[in-house]
Amino acid sequence: MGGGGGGGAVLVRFLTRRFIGEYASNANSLYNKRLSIDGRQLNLEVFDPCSQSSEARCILEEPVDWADGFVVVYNISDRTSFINAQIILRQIREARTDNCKGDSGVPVCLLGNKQDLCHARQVGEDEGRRLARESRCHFQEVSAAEGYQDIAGLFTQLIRHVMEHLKQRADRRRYSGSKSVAKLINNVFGKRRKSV
Ligand SMILES: Nc1nc2c(ncn2[C@@H]2O[C@H](COP(=O)(O)OP(=O)(O)OP(=O)(O)O)[C@@H](O)[C@H]2O)c(=O)[nH]1
Repeated sequence: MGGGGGGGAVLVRFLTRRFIGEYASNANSLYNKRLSIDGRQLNLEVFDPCSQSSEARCILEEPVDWADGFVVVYNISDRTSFINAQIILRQIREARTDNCKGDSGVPVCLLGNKQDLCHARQVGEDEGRRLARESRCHFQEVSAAEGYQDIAGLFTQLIRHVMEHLKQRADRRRYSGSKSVAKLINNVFGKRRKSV
C-alpha cells in the first residue's frame, strides 16, 4: 500500500467494509485478516506504510523484501500523489529485479482513488491507465468513500494473481531443481555406466 492518495482508507474499506474518514495514520501499520478465496483459507498480512515520510524511498524499504503483491494508491485530485505513485512503482520493479533474480512479475495493482472527487480531477484516467501499462500492472479508479464492492473485488483479484504467481515460482524452482538433480545423477553415474 502507499502513495499518499487515501490508501489507508482503501485498505480500511477492504478490511472492515466501512469508510473511516479520519483516523490516526501517522505510523506504519500491519494488519492481519483471515479470509477464504476460492475455497482456500488464507492468512493475509497487509502492511500500510506511513505516507508522511518525507521521501517515497523510505515508504518501501521494508515491505519490498517480503511482500508478495502491492497496491499503489494515488488520489485523482492530487497530481503530486500520482508522481509519488510513479516513483513507488519504479522502486518496486527495481528492487524486485535486484533481490529476486529477475523476478519482476510480482503482482501490482495501481488504484486511482477518490473518484467521487472527479470534479476536482488533476490526473486523467488515461494517464493512470498508461502508467499501469508501462508498469505492467492492473489499474482501476475507485472511491473508498463510496463503495465496497469494487475495492473488495480488486483485492480478491490481486490475491488470486499472487497465489498464481507464487505457484508458478514454486513450479519453476521444482523444475530447475529436478533438472539439476538429473544432471547430477548423470554426472555421477553416467561415466560409470559407460565403462560397465
Ligand atoms: N472524498 C474522498 N476522500 C477520501 C477517499 N479516500 C480517502 N479520503 C480522505 O483522504 C484523506 C487521506 O486519507 P488516508 O487514508 O489517511 O490517506 P493517506 O494515509 O494520507 O495516504 P496513503 O499513503 O495512500 O495511505 C482522509 O481525509 C480521507 O477521509 C475517497 O475515496 N474520497
